[in-house]
This record gives sequence, structure tokens and C-alpha cells, in this order.
Amino acid sequence: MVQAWYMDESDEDQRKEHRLDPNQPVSPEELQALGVNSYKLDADNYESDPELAKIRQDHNYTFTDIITIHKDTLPNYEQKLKIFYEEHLHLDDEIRYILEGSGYFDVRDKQDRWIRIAMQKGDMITLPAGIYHRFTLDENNYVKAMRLFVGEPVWTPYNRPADDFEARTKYLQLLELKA
Ligand SMILES: CSCCC(=O)/C(O)=C/O
Ligand SMILES: [Fe+2]
Repeated sequence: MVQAWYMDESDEDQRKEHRLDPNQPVSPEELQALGVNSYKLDADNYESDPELAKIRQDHNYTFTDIITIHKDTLPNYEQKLKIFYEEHLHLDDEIRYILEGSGYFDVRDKQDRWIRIAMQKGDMITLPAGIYHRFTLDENNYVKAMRLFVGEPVWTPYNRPADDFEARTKYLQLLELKA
């Protein structure tokens, strides 16, 4: 299960844990109530993993590619990291599966507080369309992740405020239904 916790408000390095003191953990059930789902998979055998194949089939994730985020391999590394860490939403679900390395996805809860989700090798996460979120590497400065999508991928981030999109309105309705 992914580990998650409420963040402090310090401006220190984004790659640090930023836990509250005392720590305030967030359970997988609390994440699910925000529409965020996670799976633990066998990242060493992702090419032949029947569990991954079933998830892809069940959700119609027809597209996959792999992104490696490291200063020596990713073109425009610093600029991309900045874009990933700007608070944004997408008009489609964001699905990521960590094959190597680690990083943090931060999502907003219903009270607009940041929750930090620690993603490690074998963790898959689905963020619903319309949820405000961001991504950062952690202090290991390396992640290799599979990106999954239904159909032709669209990665466009819409930075906050992006409240007028239908995806945002629908997400807020989803939250109401789950309450
Ligand atoms: C671990 S994949 C990089 C982050 C990303 O693709 C994204 O869209 C963050 O919101
Ligand atoms: Fe995103």
C-alpha cells in the first residue's frame, strides 16, 4: 500500500518528506474517497505481468509509454520538473506506474490541504480527471514510470485556477457522491 500523509507548509526543498509533527497519515480508504486509487504490482516483471494486463484490459488503458526522469536522460529536465510541480489538473485521468526509483504525488483534499503520496517501485496510482495535484522527485532524484492512457494520450496540464473545466465540475460532483 502506498504511504501518504498531510504536508507541512514549509518552503524547504520540495524533495523532502514535508510531514507534519506529529505525522498525520492518510489511509488508502481516505485517498479512495478523493477518487485516488492505488495498486501494488510486480515491477520486475511488468512486461509479462497478468495483473497489469488485467488492469489495462478492465480500464481500457490502450496506450503506454515509459518516462525516465533523471538529469542526464530527460531533455529540459529542470523545466519539466518545474511544470510537474505546478499545481494543475488534467481533463483525463492520470495513471502512473513506478518501475524504478521513487517520487511524490501531492493531491488536494476536500479542505484544500496537501496530501503527499510516496510512490515507490511497484506502485501504480490513478488520479481522477479534475483533481488538483503535482509531482516531484524525492531526494533520490530518479524515477522510471509507465504512463497509461485510454486512447491517444493528452498530457496537457491546466494550472490552478482551472475551475471552469467540465472535468473539474464533474470531479467536485464525484466528491459529493462519495461523501
Ligand atoms: C512520474 S510521471 C511524471 C509526472 C507526470 O507525468 C505528471 O503529469 C504529473 O502531474
Ligand atoms: Fe499531472
